[in-house]
Amino acid sequence: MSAQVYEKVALIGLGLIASSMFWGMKRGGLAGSVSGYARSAETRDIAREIGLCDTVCDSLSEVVEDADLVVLCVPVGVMGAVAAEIAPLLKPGATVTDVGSVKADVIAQVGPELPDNVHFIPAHPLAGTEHSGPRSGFAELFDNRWCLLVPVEGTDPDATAEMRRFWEGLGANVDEMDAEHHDLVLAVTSHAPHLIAYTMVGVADDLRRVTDSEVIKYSAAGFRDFTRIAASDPTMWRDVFLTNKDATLEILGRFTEELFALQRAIRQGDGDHLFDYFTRTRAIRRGIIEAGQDTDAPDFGRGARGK
Ligand SMILES: NC(=O)C1=CN([C@@H]2O[C@H](COP(=O)(O)OP(=O)(O)OC[C@H]3O[C@@H](n4cnc5c(N)ncnc54)[C@H](O)[C@@H]3O)[C@@H](O)[C@H]2O)C=CC1
Ligand SMILES: O=C(O)C(=O)Cc1ccc(O)cc1
Repeated sequence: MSAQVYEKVALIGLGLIASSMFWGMKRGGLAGSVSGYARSAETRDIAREIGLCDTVCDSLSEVVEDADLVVLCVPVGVMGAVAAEIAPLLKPGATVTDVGSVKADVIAQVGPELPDNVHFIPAHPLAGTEHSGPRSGFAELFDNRWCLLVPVEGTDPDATAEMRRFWEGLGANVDEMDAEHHDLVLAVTSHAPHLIAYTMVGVADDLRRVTDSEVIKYSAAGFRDFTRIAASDPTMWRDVFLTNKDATLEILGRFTEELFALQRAIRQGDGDHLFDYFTRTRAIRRGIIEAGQDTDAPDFGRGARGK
């Protein structure tokens, strides 16, 4: 039985996610052919040089021509503008999806631009790295990671089922969620943590008493993790915060309250408060490990799910 899910796939924006999807599609034989478009000539040249996409196109009209699946892999702030450009060029019956880190705002941007005769199935693979650009992708990125589908009301179930098979073919575990809930969950698990990492690295940089070399030389694991996250693409993350504003502010408000409570406990020497808090948070980490949901932990994830 063929693993092919779509005859022709078009990738728009050839960065980390698009390039990982391409290599993953090749690995799994999920597409008959894959065409790709990038805005800058430099990115298109790199794509041609490294064999990223079967055809690298110089225009949006060329890339979406006859495509059965069109994947928007651009920063969330420009999804609507790209959708508006491709709308008149789409093949009737095609599926359009995106991989944006924010869903409600992207749906509000893209949905109204698309014609009624295409399926729009927003998606978000919960997998990435701090690297970006066409050279950063790899076929295994989505293996055993979640991909959340956020189908809007009235979406054709067959088109959603196809999309699910596609992401499963890329190695992901697929779930469905509504957009508002997705944005709140991601504000807690990804967006606020990124902002905290950016802030912590900024604080270290501002501390003139700690020279750059000391920060690098004596970096403990916690701070190293922050610096990795804080090296993520500025355009992408600017757009995430501007488009998931309400949920992120809600979580940051709660974070600030908790931080103040911990700050007070330290000032007052309230060891019980600190101990109880850290005991509670340790239990959460252990719960994640026991549920087999930490795919980075040694001997977990893959084995636990039998993959
Ligand atoms: N990096 C990550 O860890 C993850 C990113 N995402 C989402 O995936 C999407 C793509 O992210 P990455 O691949 O990491 O970014 P990237 O920075 O590696 O690639 C984005 C590409 O889009 C291009 N682009 C920007 N504006 C454009 C426009 N107006 N028209 C055409 N192309 C344009 C850029 O030149 C770049 O080639 C974003 O929406 C992001 O929120 C989702 C999951 C993980
Ligand atoms: O590199 C990391 O730690 C990440 O958190 C990757 C990531 C970034 C953005 C997403 O929307 C999903 C995953």
